[in-house]
Amino acid sequence: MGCEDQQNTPKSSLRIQDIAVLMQDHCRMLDPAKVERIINEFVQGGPERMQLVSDFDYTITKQRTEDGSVVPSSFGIFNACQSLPESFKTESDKLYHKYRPIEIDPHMPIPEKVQYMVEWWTKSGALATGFPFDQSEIDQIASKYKNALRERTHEFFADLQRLAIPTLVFSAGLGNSVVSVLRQANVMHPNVKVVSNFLQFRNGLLDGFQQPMIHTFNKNETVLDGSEYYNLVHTRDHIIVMGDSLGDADMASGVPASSHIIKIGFLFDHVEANMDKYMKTFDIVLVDDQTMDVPRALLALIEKQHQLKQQSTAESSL
Ligand SMILES: C[n+]1cn([C@@H]2O[C@H](COP(=O)(O)OP(=O)(O)O)[C@@H](O)[C@H]2O)c2nc(N)[nH]c(=O)c21
Ligand SMILES: [Mg+2]
Repeated sequence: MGCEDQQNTPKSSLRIQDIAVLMQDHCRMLDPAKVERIINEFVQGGPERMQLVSDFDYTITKQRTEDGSVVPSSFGIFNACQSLPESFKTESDKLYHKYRPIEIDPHMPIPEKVQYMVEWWTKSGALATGFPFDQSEIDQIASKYKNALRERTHEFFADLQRLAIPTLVFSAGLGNSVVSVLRQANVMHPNVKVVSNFLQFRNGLLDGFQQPMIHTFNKNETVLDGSEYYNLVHTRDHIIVMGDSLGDADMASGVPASSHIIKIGFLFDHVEANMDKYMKTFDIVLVDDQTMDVPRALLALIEKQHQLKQQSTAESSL
């Protein structure tokens, strides 16, 4: 950067090259100047204007564990429950093999995919109907994965709670598993809301999923319209979005266009083949980063400025 740029940058603002965590080799940005500008907006706006929206599977959970063990998805935790009828597992596998290729088909237009996804989630709910089931089964399996969360997830959620930042965990998977993992990891603080598909019971038997259905292509803030959570966050126009799938980048669509959003994408699978799309979709792409260090660093900058402001207000009122 030349001295001309330095002159154009107000003295008080942060420069991206001074934010060490963003200068790591595995942290990629297509437009660092944009990231720098938004970080400065975040820091000036303070925690009161912030909200966080995060995907769950492989965003809060790790994409790669130290011992190489596989972390199941939220549906995977449910499917591992012993009391599910054998027919549930075979039928659910059949659905997966039919619909998953459609979900990720690069050629089919989204509106066409939506019909298939509604079909998939509906059929899946119908399969999870008519037999007894106890939440404790999910809790038992989830307890094995409470340590499969990204490094420093506990600290990250503590930061969010301390700063009173509303935190939305958005999952098109199974909410019962998501909440169970988060609760057992002791991060389900009052500022955390999980929007997902939750099991429904009738007369003591499982009865599919509760409404509204959250599928891959409506997993964004438009499904929150008019809800209590929407009322809580709709004035918070500084947003951090985190996800591991390209579709996760749209989770904040539905918020006012004037909002400032930083999208963080965790990339692990087929890094070379995916890099281009991830760079175009997310503002910050983290390659095989199994930590919460980058989002934590953003919060730390916001908190530091907030504390300085509070100090100077306190001093001026003396
Ligand atoms: C209805 N249904 C959807 N899925 C998958 O669950 C995913 C949940 O979507 P997501 O919440 O975006 O989580 P992600 O982090 O795993 O991307 C979808 O992308 C589907 O591929 C499903 N997976 C399984 N195993 N069983 C199901 O019934 C089922
Ligand atoms: Mg995910």
